Amino acid sequence: MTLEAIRYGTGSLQILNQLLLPHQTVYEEIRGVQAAYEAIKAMKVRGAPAIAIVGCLSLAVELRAGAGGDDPVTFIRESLCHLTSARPTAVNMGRAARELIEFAENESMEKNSEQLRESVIAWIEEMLQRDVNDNKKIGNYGAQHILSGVPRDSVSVLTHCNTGSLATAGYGTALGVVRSLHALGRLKRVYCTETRPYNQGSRLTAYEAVAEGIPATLITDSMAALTMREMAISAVVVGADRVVANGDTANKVGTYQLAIAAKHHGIPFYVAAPSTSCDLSLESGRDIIIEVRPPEELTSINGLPIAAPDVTAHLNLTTGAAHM
Ligand SMILES: CSC[C@@H](O)[C@@H](O)C(=O)COP(=O)(O)O
Repeated sequence: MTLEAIRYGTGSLQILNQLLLPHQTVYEEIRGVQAAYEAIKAMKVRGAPAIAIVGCLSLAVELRAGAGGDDPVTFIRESLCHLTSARPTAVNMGRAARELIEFAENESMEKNSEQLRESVIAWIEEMLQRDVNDNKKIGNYGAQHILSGVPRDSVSVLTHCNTGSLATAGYGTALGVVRSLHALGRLKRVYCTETRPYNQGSRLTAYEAVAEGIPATLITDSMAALTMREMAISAVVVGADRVVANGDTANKVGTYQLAIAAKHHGIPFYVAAPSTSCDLSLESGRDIIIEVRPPEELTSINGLPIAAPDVTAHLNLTTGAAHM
């Protein structure tokens, strides 16, 4: 069974509300750009590739209904800029926005508004299929590469956050590598960190693993270094929100300490990401905007307080510049 985070048919878009997983499976209708912006901001849909795909598909839904009238390029530009501001670190949305705006501007030189809408919709619809194909290749290359260091044995790997079907159009990036290892019969076990504070590991990665019969063990974030030392981990594989020109990578908070612990234990550390997560316009990770979320997301779970009232809390949701 493959989990579907995004359901799209001509003129209609639904997302699986990931805040309710794993206890409830609820698909929500996304009728346009503002609904997608709100769903992305609230993290009902998350994961850098899925954010970009849902954002762009919400635009396709509105264009299909004739949005933008006689000036679709202005509508497209404004919508994409708004969507890009919802989650600033993950670059896939910003990158898709830049490419799509340029495409629409070029198309507008030769096509009328209706034709332009059609070609922009077709561009967006291709994103879905491209993402699944890219992920399968990442999974395959990643698995082959890890196995090249261990010719016969099964391997155990450690991963962080959720980078699977739920974070992409399907299959996943880092979790795609895990899936491929499992499909080859060479995965002994994947260790998934719970990934505080949103628990994408315990709620989402564990859910995907259980649904597909992938041998998985959930660990707390604080157990990662010990697990590396004790459990014969062959590789740590994570996803990326943004990879810049010098290789610095921003990803879910906690990734930085995993990279340091992996280095300490001599374990290869891999970032599995599509080219849509690369941002060569920035030279160093120090230039990446790091997403800071409201402290309440740290001091409470589902509205239930779990910290001393009035304590000062700070929540970076992505790791800062880390050369990994
Ligand atoms: C294929 S998902 C890549 C990254 O976006 C992923 O590693 C990640 O950290 C997701 O974080 P999230 O905050 O849940 O959007």
